[in-house]
Amino acid sequence: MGTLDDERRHVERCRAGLRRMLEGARENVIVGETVAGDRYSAERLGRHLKSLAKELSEEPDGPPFFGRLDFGAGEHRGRAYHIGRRHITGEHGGPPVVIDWRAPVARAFYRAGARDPQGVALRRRFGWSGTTLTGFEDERLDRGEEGGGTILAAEIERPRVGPMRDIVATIQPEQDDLVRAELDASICVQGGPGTGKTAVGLHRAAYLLYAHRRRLERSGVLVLGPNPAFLGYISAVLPALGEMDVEQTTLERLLASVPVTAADTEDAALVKHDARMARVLRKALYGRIARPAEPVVVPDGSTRWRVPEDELRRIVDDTRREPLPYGVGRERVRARVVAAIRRQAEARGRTATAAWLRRAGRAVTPALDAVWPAVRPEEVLYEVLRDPVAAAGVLTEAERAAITWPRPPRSPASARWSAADLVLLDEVACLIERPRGYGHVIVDEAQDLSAMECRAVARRSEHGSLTVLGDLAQGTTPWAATSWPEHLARLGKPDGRVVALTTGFRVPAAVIELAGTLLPALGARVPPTRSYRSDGLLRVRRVTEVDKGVVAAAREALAFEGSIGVIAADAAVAALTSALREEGVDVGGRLTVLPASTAKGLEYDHVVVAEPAAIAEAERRGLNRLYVVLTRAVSRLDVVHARPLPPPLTSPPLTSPPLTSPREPF
Ligand SMILES: Nc1ncnc2c1ncn2[C@@H]1O[C@H](COP(=O)(O)OP(=O)(O)OP(=O)(O)O)[C@@H](O)[C@H]1O
Repeated sequence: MGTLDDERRHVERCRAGLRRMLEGARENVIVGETVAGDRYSAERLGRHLKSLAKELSEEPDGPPFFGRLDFGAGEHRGRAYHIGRRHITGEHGGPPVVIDWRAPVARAFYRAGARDPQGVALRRRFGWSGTTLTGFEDERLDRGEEGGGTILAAEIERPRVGPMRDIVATIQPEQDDLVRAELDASICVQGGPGTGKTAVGLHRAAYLLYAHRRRLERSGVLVLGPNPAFLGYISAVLPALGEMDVEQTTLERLLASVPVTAADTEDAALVKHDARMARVLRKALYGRIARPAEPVVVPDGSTRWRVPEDELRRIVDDTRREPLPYGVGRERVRARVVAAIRRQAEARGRTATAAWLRRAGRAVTPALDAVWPAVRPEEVLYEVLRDPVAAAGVLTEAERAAITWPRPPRSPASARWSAADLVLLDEVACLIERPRGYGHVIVDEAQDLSAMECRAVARRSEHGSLTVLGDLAQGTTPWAATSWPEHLARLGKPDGRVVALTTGFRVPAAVIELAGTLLPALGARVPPTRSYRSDGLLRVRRVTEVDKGVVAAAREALAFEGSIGVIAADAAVAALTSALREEGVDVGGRLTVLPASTAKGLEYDHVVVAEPAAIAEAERRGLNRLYVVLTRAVSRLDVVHARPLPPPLTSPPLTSPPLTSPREPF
């Protein structure tokens, strides 16, 4: 089975293996470009080898493995495997010294149990302190032993600092099920705060790239998150798992064809995000196609070729009936007109050379512009927002008024566009030309997407699959989803499987309980979350001046290790930051003051929530926002309020003892 010394010797073998891989990768960087078949492969291979070399050289002493499986039965009987973040080759072509956590054999590490040992006699989890192997814990599954270890609990309960880390060492069975779901399966994960949805999504990306590398390397994997702060928080996870090529962005950035320099009223935004806008825009775009009013005449030396008006009309009508993007339709009309001319020319004994065809194609452009004009998305949306005639019969008078510019800009070029306009511009752009699709798209905080945003995502995953992550209770946009099956249909995957995660790994039980008192008022029916953590501190303090109360709470929080998030209503952030600074509290290091609107998806070891009533009344779904804010804490939550708590948030018996020592358990 191996003693600690044996395992430490194995660590040395792994490090030697990594050094060999690093040398090999460096050499291959040099020869890579000469061995690859084409420029595309050469570039990819070169990039891959360079990033491998960089990664290996950056982390030569990191823990090379976190687990081990000894098989007592089945296909792997008598074998032992160390499991780590990456595969490490053995010496002289011998068996690998570490198996990648995504390999099929590693699955038993996450899935085997005393009731279903899957051939595993022993599962070992290793404890590390920095780069030193400090110990291990065994579960003899063949003897019916399972669980009870402290390494797993310590990992889940460790104080948080800095950006999100991977969870490969401690993925739970129900999470593993989702991580390793088949590529073609679209899945939707409903999970309360801290149930690991984001972690599952990122690990699923890494797994799919491992299991379907060839297919996904060309088609690509896209991760969509709610805001740049969230992206910064998660950005290190996939690179730590050796995956550099996943595009991680927000939907707004993905669709950013023009800068956002305007803001909509809520009424306008509501209409612009409604699915009916798709019909309005389609009508506006295809309304540009005109009924041919004259024949096409193409001069050719002394001859003039003619396509009569009725034939042109037939060509346009036939093409309109085909399910083609607008831009492709235009080119199809051009090609058909040129073909008609060519038939006439050939009937008169002319040979249609390539150059002749090109000239003819250019010559029909004016006629084409008259019946099927080239158009840019901004021109179409400009017309709609200036005077939404295309919305007649689709939107009500009041809705049309809500989206009409009060003072229309002079031209599309001088228009200022809002975030909702970006989505509409994308809708038009994709009607004109199909967008790039991805093999797999992972959408986090998906409950917040509007119908029009769902369409933008659906267009990019039409020929691929989706992982949809979210929590209906955390929906904060006015158009937030209330049913996953409906939302999946909007995302183009009506048959997607909806799965619930119900164990919370972030938020302590007492905090979940407090936040849970809001649930009946949140307009969403979701399965309850059971916290894995019974530790943690919750204090609700009524004070006379919130700023002073927050300063006091922040000072106390700084006595503990870990990150601190002070979360306030957006409008209160600037004043609160000044108040903290004036009192000598160091803002910007370990302690961050953040507006409630950017807290989604983030977590801090200690959270101080300032004046819940102000957060709740700041927006239409303010209670949902408050629910998000209250569930960011990993170890300790302070709620500081001068005004009454917004109902139904009522204090349970919330009189926790005052803090005396930073080390004191709660
Ligand atoms: N199996 C696990 N082992 C260790 N830590 C875990 C595990 N699953 C989740 N976590 C940790 O729990 C925390 C919450 O996870 P994550 O952010 O993925 O949850 P979430 O469901 O996306 O939350 P929210 O809905 O609040 O955004 C993270 O720190 C994550 O690393």
